[in-house]
Amino acid sequence: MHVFTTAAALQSFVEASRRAGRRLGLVPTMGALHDGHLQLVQAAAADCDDVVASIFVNPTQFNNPEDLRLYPRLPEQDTALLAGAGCTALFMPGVEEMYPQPTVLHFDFGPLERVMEGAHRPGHFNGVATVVSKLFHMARPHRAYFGQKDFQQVAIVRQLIADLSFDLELVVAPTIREADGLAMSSRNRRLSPEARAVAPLLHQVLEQAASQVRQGLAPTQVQAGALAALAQERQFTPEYFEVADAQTLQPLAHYEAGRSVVLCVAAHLGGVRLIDNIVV
Ligand SMILES: Nc1ncnc2c1ncn2[C@@H]1O[C@H](COP(=O)(O)OP(=O)(O)OP(=O)(O)O)[C@@H](O)[C@H]1O
Ligand SMILES: CC(C)(CO)[C@@H](O)C(=O)[O-]
Ligand code: BAL
Repeated sequence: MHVFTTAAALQSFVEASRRAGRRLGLVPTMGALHDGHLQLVQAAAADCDDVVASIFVNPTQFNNPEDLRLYPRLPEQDTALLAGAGCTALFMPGVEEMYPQPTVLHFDFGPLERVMEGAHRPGHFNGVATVVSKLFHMARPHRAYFGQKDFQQVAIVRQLIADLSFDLELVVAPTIREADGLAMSSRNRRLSPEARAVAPLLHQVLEQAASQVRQGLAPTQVQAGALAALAQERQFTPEYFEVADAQTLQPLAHYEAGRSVVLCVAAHLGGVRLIDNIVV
């Protein structure tokens, strides 16, 4: 596996790969890898001739400086995991390389970003769209792999690809969970044993709410029930629980036949902010 720290080195690898007629997959990450990331790499390796994974803790998408400071960083361990999962090139740039000058780009995704993560993390999707656009330009993938765990991010990236005519296919992989249902996340490493013990409640509440949606319980009642269930565990501070249209991500007042519903949750647990979702 090649390891590149500069865009120029990555680009010459990518150009050689393309000239040889090889298909290239890109897996963008922020590192501290787990099985959720590795399934993306494995899926890319199954579909593509070359797999570029990126590890970059992107400062422009963090609205909370403490979250950025404490974000887990495990470059040696990550490098070994990627090599074992079929990655052919790892791009691990520093902040200077990705942002040689302060970025002034401004994206507006309209209603898609005015809800949930976009509403609660000001500037977050601007930073995501900026770095993802740069990675797409640098790696020029035929396919890019993202996880459903970040449901709204997938919707934003889909819109970005369409609006900027990126010539690539978006591949979305399902959320990989721990045995007790907790969605794998790099931030789980920061949970204390006490917090980790109650963390699966997030997924349990989603499952319970999903069954209420299937039974036709009104969205506002599903939302209120889920928030109350989370608040019962004193270690949890719920931030939002939304019953939304899975395409537009707008909160639903009532269900419409033939349209999927997504339930999305964000909650703080012992100083760590967790998100999860389920499509009904
Ligand atoms: N449990 C998971 N299952 C499937 N895909 C995942 C999972 N966790 C992360 N991903 C995907 O991996 C890619 C990189 O995500 P990222 O590096 O932010 O990891 P993360 O575990 O989501 O970290 P955190 O949520 O703590 O920032 C994203 O496309 C994300 O959706
Ligand atoms: C897509 C991404 C790597 C951009 O920094 C990040 O938002 C993530 O890890 O999901
Ligand atoms: N996994 C999404 C990246 C973030 O939380 O900033």
